[in-house]
Amino acid sequence: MTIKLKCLSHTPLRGLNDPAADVVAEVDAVLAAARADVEKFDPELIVIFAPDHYNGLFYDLMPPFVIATHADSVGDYRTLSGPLSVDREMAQEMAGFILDHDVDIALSHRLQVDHGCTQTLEELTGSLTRYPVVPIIINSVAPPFAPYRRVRRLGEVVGQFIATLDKRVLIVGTGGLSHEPPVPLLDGAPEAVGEFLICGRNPTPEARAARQERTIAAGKIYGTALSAQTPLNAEWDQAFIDLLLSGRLEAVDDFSIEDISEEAGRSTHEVRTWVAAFAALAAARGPYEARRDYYRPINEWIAGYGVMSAEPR
Ligand SMILES: O=C(O)/C=C/c1cccc(O)c1O
Ligand SMILES: [Fe+2]
Repeated sequence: MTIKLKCLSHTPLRGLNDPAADVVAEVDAVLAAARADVEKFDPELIVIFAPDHYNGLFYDLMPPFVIATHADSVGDYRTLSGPLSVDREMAQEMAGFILDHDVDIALSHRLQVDHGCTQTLEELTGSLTRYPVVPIIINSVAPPFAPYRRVRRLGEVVGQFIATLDKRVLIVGTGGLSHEPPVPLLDGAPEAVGEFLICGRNPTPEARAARQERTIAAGKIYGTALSAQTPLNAEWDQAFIDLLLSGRLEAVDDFSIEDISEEAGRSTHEVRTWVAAFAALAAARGPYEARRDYYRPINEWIAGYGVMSAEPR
C-alpha cells in the first residue's frame, strides 16, 4: 500500500467573489500542481474526510461521523452535481472495521453531499467520478461536536483499515482553516430557520439562490467593521499548520471547541477533517513528511486558505 495526503481549504465563493487577480492566479497554480501530483500518483482509492453544511445532514438525525456507500452531489454554488463514484463494498467494509475498533460511525446508503466534499474532489481530480472514493463526513458545522480526540481516533482507525489494503490510497481532508461564513445556529434560531436546520433537505431553487446570495454578500464585507462574523485568524492557522508539520497530533486532544469558535470562527472546526486525514496517514504508515504548499487569509472567500501535502517518511 502506498499513501499520499492532501488537505485543502474549500470555499464556494471561488469564482463568485474573487480577490485580486494575482491571488486567484496564485491559488490556481497551487491547485494545478496538486492536481498534477494526484494524476501522477494515480490513486486506486480516495478516502475523503469532509464536512456538510446543512445540505445532506440535518438535526432530524445529526451523526457525528457518517460513511457513505452511495453519495450524490447537490451541486450547490458552482459545484458539479450528480453521483460520486463511491466504492460501495469498500465503504461498507470500512464501516464494519471502524465499528469493530470501537469508534461509532453512522452508515448512509444514499447521502447527499455538498461543496464541502465535492469542490475539493473536483479540484484535485477534475471530476466526481475519476477515481473510486469513500466519503466520510465529520460533523463540523452543527454543534454539539464530538471532541477532537474522537476525530483523531476516527482517523487512526481509518488509517489502520487503509494499512490492510494493497492499493495506492489518496487521503483527503477538506475545509477550514479559520473562517466563519453566515451559517445559522440552531440555538436561538427563529422558527423558520430552526425548521430549515432540522429538516431543510432539497430546498427550492429560490431558497438555494437566496442562501448563496447571502454568502456572497457576507464575503463582500468579511473582515471589515461591517461584518458581524468572527474574522480570519492567520496566527491560529499557522499554529495549526505547524502542529500538523510537527507530527504531534495528540496535541489536538486538548483543543477546546468553544475557544476555537471564539478565536478563529465557528466554521474553523472543518479542520477536523485535516486532523482525521493526518491521523489516518500516521496510523497507516508511521512518521510522515509534511509540507505547507500554500497559505493566505482571503477575506473575499471567507477562508484562511491553506493547502498541505504529506506522505510516509
Ligand atoms: O454553507 C454555505 O452555504 C457556505 C459555506 C462556506 C462559505 C465560505 C467558506 C466555506 O468553507 C464554506 O463552507
Ligand atoms: Fe465549508
